[in-house]
Amino acid sequence: MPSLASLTAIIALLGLVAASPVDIQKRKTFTVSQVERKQFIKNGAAQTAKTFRKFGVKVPAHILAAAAAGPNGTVAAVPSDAYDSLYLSPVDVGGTTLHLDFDTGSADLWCFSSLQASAQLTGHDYYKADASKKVSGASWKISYGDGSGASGTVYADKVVVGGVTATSQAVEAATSVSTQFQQDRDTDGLLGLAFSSINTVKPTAAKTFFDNVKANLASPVFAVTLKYHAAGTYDFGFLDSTKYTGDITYTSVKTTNGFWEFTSTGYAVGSGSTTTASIDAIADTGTTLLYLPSAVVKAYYAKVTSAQNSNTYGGWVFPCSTTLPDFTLVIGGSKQVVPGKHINYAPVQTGSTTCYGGIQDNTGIGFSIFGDIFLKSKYVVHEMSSTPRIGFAQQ
Ligand SMILES: O=C(c1ccc(-c2ccco2)nc1O)N(Cc1ccccn1)C1CC1
Repeated sequence: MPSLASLTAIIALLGLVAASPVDIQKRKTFTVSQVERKQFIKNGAAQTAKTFRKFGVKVPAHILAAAAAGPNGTVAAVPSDAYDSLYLSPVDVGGTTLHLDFDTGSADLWCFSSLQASAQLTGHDYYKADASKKVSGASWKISYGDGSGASGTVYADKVVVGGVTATSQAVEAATSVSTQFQQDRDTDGLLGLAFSSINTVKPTAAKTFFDNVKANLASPVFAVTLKYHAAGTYDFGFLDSTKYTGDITYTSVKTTNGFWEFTSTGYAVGSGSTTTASIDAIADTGTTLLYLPSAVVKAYYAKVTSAQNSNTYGGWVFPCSTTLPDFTLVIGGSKQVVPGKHINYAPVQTGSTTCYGGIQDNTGIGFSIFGDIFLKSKYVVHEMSSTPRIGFAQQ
């Protein structure tokens, strides 16, 4: 059976033959433009199921489930500056590509929008709020631990991350953002990946992007691979064994506060022995540093020459030339090592030879936060199954 393309060509040729001789004289040459076939992501499981069926073999349930799933997806996570202060990922929000900070410590997808004063939009890509998509009576307001925040109204629009589509995602369009966000011209908003229970939309909480798409994925998981001074990835729906070494160690997650919250059972400094402790912590891609109990932090910097807890600089600092010891945290019985090199965050001011530590006190926060300083040497699996769990492996 000739393909549509060849039929089209034949009809075109017949059309030429039917033309008057003069036309043919005028049309010495013609071009049949090929249209590239729209690329589509092959679903390997679907191919496998097809092969099983072709040879009359019963398709195993797990292959059927994966075959039924839509495409999984991967998106880049690119450091915003030389110190990995935050990581940005391209997201299609209602037809505009925005660069969002994926944040496992919050549950709102909000972005700079056409509703803001134009002065606030300088240097930003922003969501073009479409009145026909406005969610009547809905608003949002979020405050972050560093004192930053934003607020606005809500739209239901299409959001695409790495080929994974949420057809009617609550897009929280900002009408106002705090100074910190106005000054950061790289970040066009946040995409929350914590639990929807802490979403701030009122009167009815909205679902996160992941909550909206997880049923369509091969598996209700996303995996985070942030890197030291390099681009990493967020994978949705699958695990990628090329991105880690050794085993993934899982531990249970407490969801009552809406975070990916777990307990670390001990720590070690450099090659020292492990101290048993019970450290209540959350995994949080949206927090730059690693915040731990003061006793643990003190034990670490006791092994750093000339380290001091500076009032001037608001935390632990040391000479930038220092060779820092590694730091180990025990999770699920496995030792997760943070390379010493990752614990030098940045000079306290441009050009200074005093550097700010990547490990700081969690005093006043109420729990520990395993932010990017910890995460950027790990492959972290977030499994939102009936009993959510989190898994860690070494990159
Ligand atoms: O920035 C936040 C943060 C994230 C989400 C929310 C929130 C309020 C309402 C819904 O979500 N509130 C936060 O504060 N950190 C990190 C943090 C906290 C305190 C000090 C420094 N860093 C949350 C994840 C722990």
